[in-house]
Amino acid sequence: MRIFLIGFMGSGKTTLGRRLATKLAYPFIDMDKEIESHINMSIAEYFKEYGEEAFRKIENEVLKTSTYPESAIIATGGGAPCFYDNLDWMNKNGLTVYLSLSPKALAKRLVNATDERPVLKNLKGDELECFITEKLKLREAFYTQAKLTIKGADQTPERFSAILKEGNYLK
Ligand SMILES: Nc1ncnc2c1ncn2[C@@H]1O[C@H](COP(=O)(O)OP(=O)(O)O)[C@@H](O)[C@H]1O
Ligand SMILES: O=C(O)C1=C[C@@H](OP(=O)(O)O)[C@@H](O)[C@H](O)C1
Ligand SMILES: [Mg+2]
Repeated sequence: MRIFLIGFMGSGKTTLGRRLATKLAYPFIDMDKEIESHINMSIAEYFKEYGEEAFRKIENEVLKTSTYPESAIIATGGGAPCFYDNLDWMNKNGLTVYLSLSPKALAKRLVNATDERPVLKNLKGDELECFITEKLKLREAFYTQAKLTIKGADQTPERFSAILKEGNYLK
């Protein structure tokens, strides 16, 4: 099964996803890394140079044209399911899992990780949490269309893999 992890920035798609893949002995693919090797620069640099609209086009293209092993954990970027038909495409081509966390928990994780995330550029303190609250409200309309939602706070690869096994998702 191809498992697409979706959710807000900081929800753990990359870190928890990588650990889950190790636990399951599945290959791990991070879409942001795929995009960066495609554009040959960092996402932050790309945003600065060409803007968000151009990034979303590349993101859509790379998502759909990448080759995925039969079984894999795929961490997507936080905005990926919210643009074009990316979410429908992921739902047709694998199992989507939403890693869900509160705005407060996300803000705590992201406070020192805004530099590499152009969407959060220059946001600090209360401003960061307010922004996350508003953005998450908009994005949850997409995230909640995932086949499976699991809590991102205190999540472990062990518990995550047990949920997947119990649900018979690891075919
Ligand atoms: N389970 C967790 N518990 C605590 N902090 C975490 C956890 N997972 C991720 N983090 C921290 O949150 C930040 C963002 O995680 P990351 O995996 O990059 O999220 P995403 O790929 O969803 O944006 C990192 O600093 C990471 O160390
Ligand atoms: O939420 C977003 O719009 C984005 C999230 C990032 O990925 P992470 O969710 O892994 O931080 C990355 O794709 C880009 O900076 C845009
Ligand atoms: Mg990530």
